[in-house]
Amino acid sequence: MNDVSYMHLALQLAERTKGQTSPNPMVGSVVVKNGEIVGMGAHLKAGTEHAEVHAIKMAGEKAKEATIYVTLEPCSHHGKTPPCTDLIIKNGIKRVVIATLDPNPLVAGSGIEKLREANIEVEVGVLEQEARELNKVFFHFISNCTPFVTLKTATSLDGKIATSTGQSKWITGDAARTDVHQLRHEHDAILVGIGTVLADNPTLTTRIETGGKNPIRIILDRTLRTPLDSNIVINKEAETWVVTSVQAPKTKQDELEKLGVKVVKVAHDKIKIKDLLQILGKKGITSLFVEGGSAVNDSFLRAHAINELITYIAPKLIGGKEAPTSFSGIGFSKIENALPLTIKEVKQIGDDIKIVSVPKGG
Ligand SMILES: Nc1c(/N=C/[C@H](O)[C@H](O)[C@H](O)COP(=O)(O)O)[nH]c(=O)[nH]c1=O
Ligand SMILES: Nc1c(N[C@@H]2O[C@H](COP(=O)(O)O)[C@@H](O)[C@H]2O)[nH]c(=O)[nH]c1=O
Ligand SMILES: [Zn+2]
Repeated sequence: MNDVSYMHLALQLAERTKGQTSPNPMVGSVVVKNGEIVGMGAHLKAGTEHAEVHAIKMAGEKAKEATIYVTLEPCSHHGKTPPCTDLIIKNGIKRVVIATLDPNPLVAGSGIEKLREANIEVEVGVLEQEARELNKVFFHFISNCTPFVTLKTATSLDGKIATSTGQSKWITGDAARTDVHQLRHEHDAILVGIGTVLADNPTLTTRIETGGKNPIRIILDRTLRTPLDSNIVINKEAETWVVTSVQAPKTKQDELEKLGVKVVKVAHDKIKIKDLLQILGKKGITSLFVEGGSAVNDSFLRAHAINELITYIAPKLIGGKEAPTSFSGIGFSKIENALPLTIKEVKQIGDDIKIVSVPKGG
């Protein structure tokens, strides 16, 4: 085993905690002494021990003169837990191998400085790309204070999200839909427009056999048309926030709030996506899963607010001029304004295809 293989193990540990650590990053750590793994760990939940703490605790006496691998620069600040750098120094660790620096202004490079001042050998950049990709949400949130936006569409081969009569259950198969629920588990919040609430009456909870976290449900509803008896109001398995505008009738707002719905009012008659993301960032939402419908998708598209696009395509043909596609609304009138994307992954899931793409130039 070498540095890369130990860091790969640390990344795998971090990867398995997806959906658990928000607003903290996922971090994995491995302690190695004379070619033997003597400790390993991952950060499991914000406010609890960091990955290094678990790994060093497991190593015990063997941590002395050992090498520690961490997927993120060890913290050097007193957040909810004491600094990992102090623990590394106290336990006589001889060498620290780090995948990537921590962009958190509280840490950013000071962890490494502290270790080097204590005459500990520090190496940075082993599997750096993989580590940054794993924590793209944390890195985005720390530098923008707005949620990382993943927009998901599910269409037939001819790009339809429903038939011309509004039927949509189901276009994609069980395997793809299970994959979507895993994505819901991984996100702090899920957002749909009032059109989807009126058309599908969705519950927007995470249904996975092995259990999973329910994201906060966010409904864009400019004039407050959310039915009081809709699933997202009645179902209490997750919080529901309805984002509305100055157009919203006060009486309807009172009725929804009485039913436990949080009403978030923007101070305009329209909901600008950029403002919405600032508001959600301030409320601690670090990742947002936009599940449509087509009008909401178009507003995110035109606001250039999509950080990652996940498209599921079913081998079905629906046809019909009236059948809605995944992006409606205004769109771009000139082809040169079309949003260029880089395709990062194409894979088959059950009978369907899943395409992950990101806007060119980030
Ligand atoms: N119609 C399809 C989808 N439709 C997604 C809709 O936007 C809405 O989120 C669903 O109705 C979700 O409802 P609930 O939360 O499960 O109660 N999404 C998919 O991935 N495949 C499809 O075939
Ligand atoms: N999860 C994690 C780190 N997370 C870093 O520490 C910050 C959270 O600190 P706290 O509030 O004390 O948990 C977080 O924003 C990020 O900068 N650092 C590490 O050394 N190892 C870990 O496993
Ligand atoms: Zn730490």
